Amino acid sequence: MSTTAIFGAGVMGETLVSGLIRSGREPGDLVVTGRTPDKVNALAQRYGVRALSNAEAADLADTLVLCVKPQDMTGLLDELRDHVAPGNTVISLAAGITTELLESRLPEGTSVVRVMPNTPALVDQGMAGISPGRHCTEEHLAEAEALLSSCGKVVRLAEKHLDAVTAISGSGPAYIFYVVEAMIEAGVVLGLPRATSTELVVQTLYGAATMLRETGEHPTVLREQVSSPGGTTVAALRQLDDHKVRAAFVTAIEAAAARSKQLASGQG
Ligand SMILES: NC(=O)C1=CN([C@@H]2O[C@H](COP(=O)(O)OP(=O)(O)OC[C@H]3O[C@@H](n4cnc5c(N)ncnc54)[C@H](O)[C@@H]3O)[C@@H](O)[C@H]2O)C=CC1
Ligand SMILES: O=C(O)[C@@H]1CCC=N1
Repeated sequence: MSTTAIFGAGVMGETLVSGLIRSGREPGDLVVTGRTPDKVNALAQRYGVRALSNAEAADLADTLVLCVKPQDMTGLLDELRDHVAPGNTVISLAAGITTELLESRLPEGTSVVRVMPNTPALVDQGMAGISPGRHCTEEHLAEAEALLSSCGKVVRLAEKHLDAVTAISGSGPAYIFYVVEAMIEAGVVLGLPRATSTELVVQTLYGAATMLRETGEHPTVLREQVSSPGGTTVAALRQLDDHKVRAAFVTAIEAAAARSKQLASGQG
């Protein structure tokens, strides 16, 4: 079996390690690296994987998964450059970092795949977009697809769409959690115990998401089913429209995509 190295044992690094293990990958085939020894050793112990230095991990691995912040990427690539062998696949999860930048800092001909995952991968409900680099064959892309499929859905797209994917599904869980926080707070304002308000909101979100997925109906149809003429829902939706919440979402998501583009140009 081939060895996969996860560089950067943070939120996404751990998410990926845990997903791979849940999907049946042997812990012995996985290695992790990090900048903080205590943190990386704790993670290695938790999952029964090995903690190595970046150079050791790169020498051993067939597949290198780069899970550091965009601002740390060039430093990591410089460390890895002399340890990447022909035939290795390099998969980057970093927002904004283009395959062109990755290829320019790795040996000529290296197969690179750019991926934008999200944190629900931690509960096997991830959504990832993947794009091939210049030297990436169908085999390399399928390998990245299999890796991400271990903890959710995967779509293949042209790289020009990855900033939009980052803004929608990469950052998306945070927007949803923000809405959830606001709804829980509203329940408390109305006098509900916080725990009850939380239970009501979380189950409502889960139910609505399940309806969207299982019925395949357009969200407008589902929203109209809830909205009785002259009723409570239209009273609330009118307030959301008056406060330009829909427009705010579009503007916010445009800002996330613009930031993703900026990260590519090294504007930390
Ligand atoms: N957190 C999220 O929701 C998502 C994050 N991403 C991307 O994943 C990447 C990682 O993000 P997080 O896991 O949230 O960050 P994080 O800060 O939790 O983890 C990054 C880890 O990399 C380590 N690190 C930094 N330089 C290193 C080096 N040279 N060698 C080894 N380790 C090094 C840091 O010590 C840290 O533990 C980012 O590029 C981000 O854009 C992508 C999709 C979603
Ligand atoms: O906020 C960020 O930059 C990363 C990328 C997508 C989600 N988190």
